[in-house]
Amino acid sequence: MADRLPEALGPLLRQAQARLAAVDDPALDARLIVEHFSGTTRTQAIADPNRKIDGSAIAAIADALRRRVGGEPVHRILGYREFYGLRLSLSPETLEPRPDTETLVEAMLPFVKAVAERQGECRILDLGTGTGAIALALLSAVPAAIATGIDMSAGALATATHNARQLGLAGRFTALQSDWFEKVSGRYHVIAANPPYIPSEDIGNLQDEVRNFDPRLALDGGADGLSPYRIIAAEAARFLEAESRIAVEIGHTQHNEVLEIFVAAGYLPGGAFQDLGGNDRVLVFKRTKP
Ligand SMILES: C[S@@+](CC[C@H](N)C(=O)[O-])C[C@H]1O[C@@H](n2cnc3c(N)ncnc32)[C@H](O)[C@@H]1O
Repeated sequence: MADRLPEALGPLLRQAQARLAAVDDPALDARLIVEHFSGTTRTQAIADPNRKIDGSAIAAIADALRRRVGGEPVHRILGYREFYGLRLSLSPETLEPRPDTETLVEAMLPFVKAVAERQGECRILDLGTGTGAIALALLSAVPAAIATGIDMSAGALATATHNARQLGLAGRFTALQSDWFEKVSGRYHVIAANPPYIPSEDIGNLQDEVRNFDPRLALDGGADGLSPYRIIAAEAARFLEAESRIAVEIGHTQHNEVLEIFVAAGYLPGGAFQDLGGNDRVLVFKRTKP
């Protein structure tokens, strides 16, 4: 490896940033890596730049920088990502939750709160839960909500369960291994899904950081990217309460197709939401009759 990293926090941060010159945001990634592996904070870096970092932390930082330069996403290296203010552990079987998906949480929150207030509880089904991101964000915001997170991947469900425990939400979160609705029972006020929605043949064109590190099961939405929406639209009705909503994240070009799929299956449009980048990101649907 190149030169040794400095022991003092200020110079260490600068050197880490220099090593990451070729990545998208060297300053941010260097800070995340140094803080995580040295157990220091941003305030300490400013107030005490001469603070000495021990050798084992320096070695871990050097290794993390090598991985980052090699193309591994920074949150995969750290092993967690913040989502809706929650720290969620990642594993090779989970998608890294994205800020765009917070749009779905924001979109459903008023409905979840209203149902919880009126009925004393709100039951949520999170289809393809991954890290548990959507379900756990809604549970953390609404104490009277309970959620079932389903996924095909046992590894993803183990991570979601771990996250629920870490966040003190395990008592209200159930993980269920199921191929979409196959093993699901009961009725829900909210069915939420961020399903895989990339057309199979486009997966090869995704950024390396996505293609090489997010699991294919979390990305591949079939030939046209819409297969999971067809399944959800066809099967959701018998799992919905009379007063209920379905909320799905969509790819930014899929608004019309997904709308058509749900309307053809008998749902009414209940709202369309854009992400912070102004892209179509979430569609909400209502049942036509109880
Ligand atoms: C795009 S990821 C979303 C993960 C998480 N909900 C989020 O928003 O970060 C899609 C998830 O659906 C799961 N999945 C894919 N096919 C499935 C199927 N047939 N049945 C259940 N889950 C499936 C994947 O394992 C993955 O966790």
